Amino acid sequence: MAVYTEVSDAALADFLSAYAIGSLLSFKGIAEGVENSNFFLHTTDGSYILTLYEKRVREADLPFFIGLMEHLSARGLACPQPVRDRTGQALGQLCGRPAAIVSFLEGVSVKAPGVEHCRELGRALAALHAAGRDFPMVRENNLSVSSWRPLFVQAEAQADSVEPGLAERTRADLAVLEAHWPKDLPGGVIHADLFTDNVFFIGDALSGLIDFYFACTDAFAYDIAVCLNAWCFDPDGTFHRDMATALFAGYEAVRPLEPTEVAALPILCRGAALRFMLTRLVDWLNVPPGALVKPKDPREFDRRLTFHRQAKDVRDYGRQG
Ligand SMILES: Nc1ncnc2c1ncn2[C@@H]1O[C@H](COP(=O)(O)OP(=O)(O)OP(=O)(O)O)[C@@H](O)[C@H]1O
Ligand SMILES: N[C@@H](CCO)C(=O)O
Repeated sequence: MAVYTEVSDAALADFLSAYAIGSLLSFKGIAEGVENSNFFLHTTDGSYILTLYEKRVREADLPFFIGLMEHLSARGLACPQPVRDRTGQALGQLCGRPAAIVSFLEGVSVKAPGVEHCRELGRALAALHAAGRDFPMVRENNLSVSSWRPLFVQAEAQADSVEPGLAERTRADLAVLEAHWPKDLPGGVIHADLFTDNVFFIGDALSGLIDFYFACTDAFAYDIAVCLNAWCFDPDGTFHRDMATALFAGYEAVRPLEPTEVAALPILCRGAALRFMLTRLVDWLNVPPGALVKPKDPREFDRRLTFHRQAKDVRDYGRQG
């Protein structure tokens, strides 16, 4: 369970007294996630999520995340809506951490997505990119190519204890990616972490997107690369071409890709896989003592990298060239 910070009843009551969201009925830590501390909050007014921001989230970036969720909600995208307190503030402090309350979204994430889930995901991703176009704030992607070597340095000495040969493979990937990372692709607001646990469905219909705490300003095609990695591979590294084809079809029904994006996709996919391998590796080797969290397995992305290294062009990813 990702609860890094325990919240006492007294601290919670004091925090909630600033909000006009009714009286507290129940409060419970959430058993998913690895980044922040999340709690279900039921009040006489409805259901909410309380998040205490931990680890990788920089306090200075919180106005971007809060502003973005408000912007996207206002444009009809189904995503959490920040709740403002009686003085108009969406961000507060609880137990020494920055904290916010957002609306609760109905729906469940799918553990084993199929072709139609991927088509819906593609459509929703393109809708997110469109809805973010006039968002005025900018946040650099601080988990893009220039951050990967510093992450690797933290884990290099122990990498082979996680998987034999991992250090050498990562050195080679880093050299290729740093030399060839694409610049000047069409871009804007991207989610940057749209894994299956961050997408809700009701029946077969996509009902909402959550967890905007890696959102940033970067290439739209990088977001597609993250989704291909997250949705179209099994943990053993098997690629599902039909799911990727559906993801592209859903996306391009809303926003067709430009030739520069199509050409860049293989290297973007390789970079996205390395980014998640590295953050998982660092977390795997550094579980905070006492934290209720199950770290995610970096080897799943080492296996995807085997696929990406041999991919020649976008046809290998299920899109016609
Ligand atoms: N607005 C919301 N509505 C409903 N459930 C939510 C909402 N926000 C979070 N949750 C629940 O809390 C869980 C953890 O949230 P979230 O994914 O934001 O955490 P995280 O620690 O940032 O996770 P991750 O490891 O994906 O980065 C989700 O899987 C979901 O079950
Ligand atoms: N979605 C990420 C965790 C949050 O960065 C992963 O699966 O590694």
